[in-house]
Amino acid sequence: MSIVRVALPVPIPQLFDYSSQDACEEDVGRCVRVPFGRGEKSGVIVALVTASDVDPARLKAVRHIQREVAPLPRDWLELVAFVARYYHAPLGEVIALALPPGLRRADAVSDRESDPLLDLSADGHAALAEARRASRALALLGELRAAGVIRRSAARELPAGAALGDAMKRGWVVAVRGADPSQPAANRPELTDEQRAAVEAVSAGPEGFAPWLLQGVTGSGKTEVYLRLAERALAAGRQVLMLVPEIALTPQLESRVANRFPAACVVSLHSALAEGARSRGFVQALEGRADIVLGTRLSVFAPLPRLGLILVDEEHDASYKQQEGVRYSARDVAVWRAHQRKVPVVLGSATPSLESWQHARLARYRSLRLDARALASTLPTVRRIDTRRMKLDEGLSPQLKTAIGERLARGEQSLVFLNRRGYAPVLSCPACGWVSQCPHCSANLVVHLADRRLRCHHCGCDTEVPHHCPVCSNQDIQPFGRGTQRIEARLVELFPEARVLRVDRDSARTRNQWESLLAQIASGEADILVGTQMMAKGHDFPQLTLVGVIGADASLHAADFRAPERLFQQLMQVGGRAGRAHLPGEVLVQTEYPDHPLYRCLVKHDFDAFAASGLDERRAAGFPPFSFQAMLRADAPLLDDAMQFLAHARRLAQEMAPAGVRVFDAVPMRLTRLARRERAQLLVEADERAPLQGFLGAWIEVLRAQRTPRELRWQLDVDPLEV
Ligand SMILES: Nc1ncnc2c1ncn2[C@@H]1O[C@H](COP(=O)(O)OP(=O)(O)OP(=O)(O)O)[C@@H](O)[C@H]1O
Ligand SMILES: [Zn+2]
Repeated sequence: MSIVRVALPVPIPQLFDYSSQDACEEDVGRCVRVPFGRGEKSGVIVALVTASDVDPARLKAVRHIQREVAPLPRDWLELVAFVARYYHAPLGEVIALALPPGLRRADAVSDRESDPLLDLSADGHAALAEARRASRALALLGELRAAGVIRRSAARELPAGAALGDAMKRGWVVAVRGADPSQPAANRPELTDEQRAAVEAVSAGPEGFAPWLLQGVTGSGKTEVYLRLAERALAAGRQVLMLVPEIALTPQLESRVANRFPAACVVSLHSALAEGARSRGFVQALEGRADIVLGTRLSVFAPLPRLGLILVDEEHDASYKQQEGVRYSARDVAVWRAHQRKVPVVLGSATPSLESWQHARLARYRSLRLDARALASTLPTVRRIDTRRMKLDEGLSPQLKTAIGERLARGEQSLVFLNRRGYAPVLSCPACGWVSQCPHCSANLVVHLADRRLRCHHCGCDTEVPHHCPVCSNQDIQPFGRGTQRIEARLVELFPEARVLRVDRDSARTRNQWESLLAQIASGEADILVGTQMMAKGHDFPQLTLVGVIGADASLHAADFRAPERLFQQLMQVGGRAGRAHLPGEVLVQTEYPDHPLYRCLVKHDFDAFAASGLDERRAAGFPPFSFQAMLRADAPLLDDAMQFLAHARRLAQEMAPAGVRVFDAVPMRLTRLARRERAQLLVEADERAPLQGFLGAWIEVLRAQRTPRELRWQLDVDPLEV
């Protein structure tokens, strides 16, 4: 009999020992099902031990070991152990997060090659050569010959794809094995000089770990650089991990990668996948059969035995940081992983995070620059429209309306960017002052006229738009302020001949809706787009030549020290959608603060100047990256309970904090009430990472031992993005 030590998804940092009749060293890293309390839990064997603290007679037996798939490798166990240590999360919870649920439950994973690679057989070539009478199958053979090897799913999409079954039955098209995964599709573009220099710099870079920051203006062709680097890694027999901020926003990238490397096994991993698909992709990665893993933050946990390169696209994006449960930053974990596995990591962005930009400036990261656009000859012209003494038409300035009209006349597309969905942010009664507040949050209910609802954007609660004021019965209640629906409505009135399309989380709720919106825009079925930040990232629409920004000032004076950085990034990204191909682009920013330094840098496309001054301010204020932070947050039905817990935690911290670790006061969070819970937070900060980490480890142990009110919850957030 042997004893196995198992990590289970429980909120305490403890491992559990079980007995097993036949477990051996090879089972370390395997998923198991074990009895736990009155039920059963699933976890991962992290070690085989010779002795347990538990009396051997009382050790319970493992129920099932998942042996159909390879065990998770040592380096993967080290990775999750690092994340548990650094973010002060229980190992079992990190593992539960990192593993697809099917695997974690130690279910059998079905693994059939579902999308084989196809090519013409000798018979197929002969049939094509002899062809006398045109037929659909022959048309398909012609298309397949032009395409080269191709996945079955892609072959079906060809114009004559419907004849695929027939062509395969005749033996003209067959599945092929052993094709070179690095073989790119025939139609890849020539690199620009800057792109070539970047690719060569990384290839000529040091063996082993090397972090790179690829700072390339919008439309400079960073994706092409990623693809070439991936090609080289594949040619060397290695696997590539490519992280993207939100896969829902980047179906284009997914197909671009798959089309570039038709013979490669490209696996996507993200939380929106069906369970079976996620398990299958994970196992393909684990067993070294996946060549490229493309995914959102959680794919940073894909086990990759042949890992050769990590790419992090839009590295500044806030969605790399998980905001609940284990609060890890996938970007930071990716860099750690590259170091662990001794491979290069490329962080790419037009607007890097100030942290990464600073690393590059200090030469901790190597710098790659793309300062010119790949296709367009220039960056768009950015102009400020001073709206201080201007009469706006539902938020739209005369200049913006004129510019949209001009695009319409020329058959080009415009985008009006407003980062606020709904019709209006609040409904209110001018007679008695009533406003539509969320009953569960310290926030207003947003008016959604499209379906006549009042909706909370924080907790999701939802009621009908009332016909009169619920307090004084006044019939004349009014929506205040503007959201995308209201702008859309006005644009439809102003330009009745135009096709106006709204793109936000309400119009693109599912991935299918989102993809069909993108297809509509790409095929020119829309003239004017009204969009939120969903439209800001990554898209490439050649006919889009005008971006109008409205309502940006609202973020100018936000309290969070990262707010200006986020605004600048967003504006530069969304402006970067204009004029990406052969038509020149223009960006019009409506503002009441035309002289604000942020807008001045924006007009000049000067990210470096913005970053340098932003970093100066952070240095003066002692903010990251000049300090390291952790946030203890607590929430409870009563604010007093949350505050008292934090005050107590603060006293404990002050007793144990070493010199250099600063403990601030507990304060209610800005959005204090969320979904009926009151929230407060306590910041700790230090100039060095090591003393902070040491302190956090000791502090959290003491905190876990505290008795707290039953309804109170608390969490620690290391390197918080929002303070
Ligand atoms: N070497 C090249 N030759 C021709 N076209 C190219 C080349 N590289 C990129 N492109 C094209 O230029 C456009 C912009 O490229 P891409 O979308 O990769 O830019 P990006 O740097 O990711 O921009 P953003 O940060 O704005 O998303 C795309 O249409 C792409 O196909
Ligand atoms: Zn709410």
